[in-house]
Amino acid sequence: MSEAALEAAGVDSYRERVAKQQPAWPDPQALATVVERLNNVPPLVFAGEADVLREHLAAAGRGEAFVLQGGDCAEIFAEATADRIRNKIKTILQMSVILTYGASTPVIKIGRMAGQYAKPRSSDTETRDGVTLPAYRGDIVNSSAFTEESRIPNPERMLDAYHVSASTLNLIRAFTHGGFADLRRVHAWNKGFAANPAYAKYEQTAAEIDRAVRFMGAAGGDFDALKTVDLFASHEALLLDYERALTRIDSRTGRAYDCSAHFVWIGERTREIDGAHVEFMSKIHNPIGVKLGPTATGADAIALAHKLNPDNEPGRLTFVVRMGADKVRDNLPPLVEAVRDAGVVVTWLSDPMHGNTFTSESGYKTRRFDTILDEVTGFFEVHRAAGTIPGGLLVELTGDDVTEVMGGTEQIDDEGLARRYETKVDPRLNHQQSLELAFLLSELLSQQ
Ligand SMILES: O=C[C@H](O)[C@H](O)COP(=O)(O)O
Ligand SMILES: C=C(OP(=O)(O)O)C(=O)O
Ligand SMILES: [Mn+2]
Repeated sequence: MSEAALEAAGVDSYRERVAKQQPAWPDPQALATVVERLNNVPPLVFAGEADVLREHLAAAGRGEAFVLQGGDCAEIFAEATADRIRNKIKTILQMSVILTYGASTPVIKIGRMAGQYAKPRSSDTETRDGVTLPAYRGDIVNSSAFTEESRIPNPERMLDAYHVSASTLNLIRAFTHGGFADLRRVHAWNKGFAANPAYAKYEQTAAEIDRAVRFMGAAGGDFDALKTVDLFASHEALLLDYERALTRIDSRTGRAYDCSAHFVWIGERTREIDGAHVEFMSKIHNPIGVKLGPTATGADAIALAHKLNPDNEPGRLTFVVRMGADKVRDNLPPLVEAVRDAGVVVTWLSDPMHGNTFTSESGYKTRRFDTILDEVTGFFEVHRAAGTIPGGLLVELTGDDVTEVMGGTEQIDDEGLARRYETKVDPRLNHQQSLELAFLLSELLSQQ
């Protein structure tokens, strides 16, 4: 019955299109067995929650809310531990309070969490010391260990991804609704951060936030209502075998939703208008994103909007801009203006990470803190000039004290990267760098 309804909803039309960045599964029977199991597992999210997020994203598109989307470039099964998940949630919550103050609007919190397991790669292979193996494509496909065996795509990993996503999401829900996210607690953590003399430059903003919180208390503000928050789950919907298998018909509306996450996005490498990813995403009703890199044109953006959001529904479509700090001020204006002039409704986010990656002299894939800040600043400038709305931010971050991004007050330099470089794909802001970015953006936002 539900398979017939899914077929009627057209969710298999993508199979006729070219799907880039997919693994070559070696054993079709093993794949079919896993897909059959995933077709029958309970959904990870409820379609109604995705609808709530769509409303929030619509508000961000109007400037009535600000989006913070953050988490790992690539989640790792073995790192889905209580400590790491807690640290990541804590970082996102702390940033949110700081940004709420600067934006004077609610902050919509979305984790790159509980499913961010599939990675597009620039190259199909990786060579180390003269040995060439298939590239690591994320824990949902193969293992990052550099052995022939580990790199063979294994569909069983999709079942692991489902189960690890479920347990991560369970902990996210527990933390955000069980008292951990209480505004007064999060505020106390931020006060602790700003009390460190190394971060004295944020003292003024921290003191202003403190005054605002105390004013709320004095004025009889309902802190109990701020004991819980919503933290939505998101990931790149790259691995179509998995995303299709987690797609369900919403019993309320009869519409198809990808129930692997609340929000799913199409990456820069798979956003061809005739490609399988755009086709698949056009058939689901979640709020969705599309990354737009420096080569995207206004016509590309409008064609994507017409295909993915034909009814021009607010909150359905988010464009995530990742141009690079050196290009955003030149390449973004024509896009924003074309979309504005066509009357196309989208929510604009800045991803200041993916256009600013380079390899350091010592060989680490890294980014500079200042360049990241510069791209977001440029993103705000472009929107201000066009009279459009900068709706939020996507960052790659972790709650741990890793050394992957250069700069910040700790002044991580090329030599410092080696100290604790852990990411398997892209470099992440560490806990301190994430809070610093939030303080600096909060100042920028309050000037808007
Ligand atoms: O996260 C984004 C991409 O997967 C990543 O930047 C690609 O990295 P690569 O160039 O190392 O393959
Ligand atoms: C793959 C990613 O980005 P992009 O598609 O923009 O390169 C990502 O967000 O990790
Ligand atoms: Mn990345």
